[in-house]
Amino acid sequence: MKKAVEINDLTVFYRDTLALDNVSVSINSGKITGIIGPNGSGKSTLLKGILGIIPVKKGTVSFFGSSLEKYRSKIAYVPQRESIDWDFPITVEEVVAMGRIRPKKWWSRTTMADREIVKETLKKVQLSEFVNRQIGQLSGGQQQRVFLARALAQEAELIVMDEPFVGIDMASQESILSIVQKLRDSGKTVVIVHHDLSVVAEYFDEVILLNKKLIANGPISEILKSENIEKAYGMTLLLNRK
Ligand SMILES: Nc1ncnc2c1ncn2[C@@H]1O[C@H](COP(=O)(O)OP(=O)(O)OP(=O)(O)O)[C@@H](O)[C@H]1O
Repeated sequence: MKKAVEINDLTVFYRDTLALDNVSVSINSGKITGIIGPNGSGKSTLLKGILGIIPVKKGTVSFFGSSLEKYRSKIAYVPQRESIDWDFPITVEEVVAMGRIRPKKWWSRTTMADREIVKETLKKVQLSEFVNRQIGQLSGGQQQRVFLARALAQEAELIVMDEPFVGIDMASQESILSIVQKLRDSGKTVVIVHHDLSVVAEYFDEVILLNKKLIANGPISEILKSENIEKAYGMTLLLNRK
């Protein structure tokens, strides 16, 4: 199977804290892959490390056999909602239009075709009526859909989402999951950090189970077994019981 991302020996420290310990794993293309593990197990760090958002101590990452620099324009990253400044004076339409900016053609204006794509994309995520709304004036689910729309407008091949379902309503969760499945069915690769194992089991194809180290990875049916879950979550579950 074609590899979308190949990660070798990735090690990340925050000062003296080891957050990821020699993680080597690959992500298959055309699948929805979940990254799961207990709190503080390095899930967000894995995403930020592979996307060059934080420095890594050691390791290499390639995207469809290319470097991050060469592949960057085909990657869309939807960060955790809490890391976005929702007071920033920018509208829904402007955020989505950012997906049409080509890094090497920053001097060019958006074309009629770009504007049409933005309009179509907003329709797909059911936000057409909010085009001129400042992004802070939306519900959590709508905010998440704005950033998913930006990824769609970008026509990204690899979509990476960090906890997209935190603090959003069920209807938005369903709508995002359905868009994500359509993306997968059209051949795109989707990677999602998520903590609800029942959603992962129902909607995702493959999983990476982390606890600073790689615990297991592969198809959902093989990996979501009690011994793996215990290995990753065991201590946490015991501690939580106290
Ligand atoms: N900016 C930072 N500075 C220092 N330590 C950090 C920083 N970000 C994360 N850490 C630490 O690194 C470890 C991994 O954090 P990370 O956020 O990647 O875990 P996570 O699995 O995404 O957790 P959660 O489910 O709680 O979001 C944790 O011990 C965390 O406290």
